[in-house]
Amino acid sequence: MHVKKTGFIGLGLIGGSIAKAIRQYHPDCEILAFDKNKETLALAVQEGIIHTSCSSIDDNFRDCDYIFLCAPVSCNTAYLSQVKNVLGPDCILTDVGSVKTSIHEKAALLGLEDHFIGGHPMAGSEKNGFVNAKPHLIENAYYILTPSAKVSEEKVQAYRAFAESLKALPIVLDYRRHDYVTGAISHLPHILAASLVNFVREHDTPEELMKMLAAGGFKDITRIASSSPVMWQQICLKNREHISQILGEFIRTLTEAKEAVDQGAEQALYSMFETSRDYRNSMPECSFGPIKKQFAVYCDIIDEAGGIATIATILASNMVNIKNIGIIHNREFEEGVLRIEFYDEDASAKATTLLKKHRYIVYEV
Ligand SMILES: NC(=O)c1ccc[n+]([C@@H]2O[C@H](COP(=O)([O-])OP(=O)(O)OC[C@H]3O[C@@H](n4cnc5c(N)ncnc54)[C@H](O)[C@@H]3O)[C@@H](O)[C@H]2O)c1
Ligand SMILES: O=C(O)C(=O)CC1(C(=O)O)C=CC(O)C=C1
Repeated sequence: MHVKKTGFIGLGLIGGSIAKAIRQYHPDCEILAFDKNKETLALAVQEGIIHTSCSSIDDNFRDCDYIFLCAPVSCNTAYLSQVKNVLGPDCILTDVGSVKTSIHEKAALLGLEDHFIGGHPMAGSEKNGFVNAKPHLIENAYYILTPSAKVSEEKVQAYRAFAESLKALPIVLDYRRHDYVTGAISHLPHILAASLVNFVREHDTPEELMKMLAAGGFKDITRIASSSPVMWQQICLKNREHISQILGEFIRTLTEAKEAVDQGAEQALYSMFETSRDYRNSMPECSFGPIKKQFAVYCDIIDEAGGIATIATILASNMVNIKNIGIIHNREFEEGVLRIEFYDEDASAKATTLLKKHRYIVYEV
């Protein structure tokens, strides 16, 4: 596979990350981009990520092997008619938007189905913009492809191979199915996070005790409430039907939880947390997306001089290399424990066995 030229429309977090990955894995590939933000384009040229900065969707795009639409979802759809004017005969036209039905419908309306394959890397961040883009953002992340009805199998295979060459994990889905599934696992969580943060803002005490005391649980579940309002406004507007159906079902689930609390239903409350724990723990824990799996063990340590040195010596004398070591204090380990991080799973397992043998209390998290 030799990709000679790629064009980007929108070069923010996702467009920028894909462009940076292309620069890394296909150093000979020519990259050009149009973005409404001129500073973004200037920075991308300065960093050597793109060769050409375009002031519109112009003739430069004509001989691209791939054109990536990477602006917010409504903008991507709106740009299709302009892209049609510069589309070469063999070009694969794709987007990275979080909603697929609307752009597929517009592509069909404009007769672009021979070219259009929807794309959606299942990786991202609450941060936006080219400055936060990273070549490894899509590494080991599922990259959903939603081919149009009329696009050739050859193009789908080529795109699969291209996504793999950027270290992503391509998977083909029907675009309507995509919108239902992402409605539940991505769009609903963003609405919940935003609603929860707004709920606390509106119900806080006059001296803002909730804001001050909010700890790990609240922060874990609301990180994504800091995401781009424009992006999420557009996603909610474009996936209305699915999100409305999913929210309706979710509200019923919340009503059941309230009933269990109101009635003091011990068994129902226990089952709710037991079922969620088991299902959450069954989810794959490998290195998907930007958050890499860490190999760490936690162990109680007597608070005396030389405590850390003793552990480091036990591990070093058994050829176990430590990546990082330090005492942590958080609500899970109120007294403070030693956190020891390793380079791989084998080292972590060997350390656990050794420390237990030396009668340390080890927590495997
Ligand atoms: N952020 C995520 O976690 C994530 C993950 C997967 C997919 N997506 C999808 O990727 C797309 C881009 O999101 P992002 O996170 O990279 O956002 P971003 O804000 O980082 O980047 C968007 C870029 O598009 C440019 N832009 C905006 N409107 C434009 C217009 N009318 N014309 C030209 N350029 C325009 C902006 O200047 C910016 O550089 C969205 O469609 C989103 O649904 C986002
Ligand atoms: O990690 C995050 O911050 C994200 O929100 C990434 C995330 C998600 O998981 O919902 C956001 C939007 C997408 O389209 C795909 C991925």
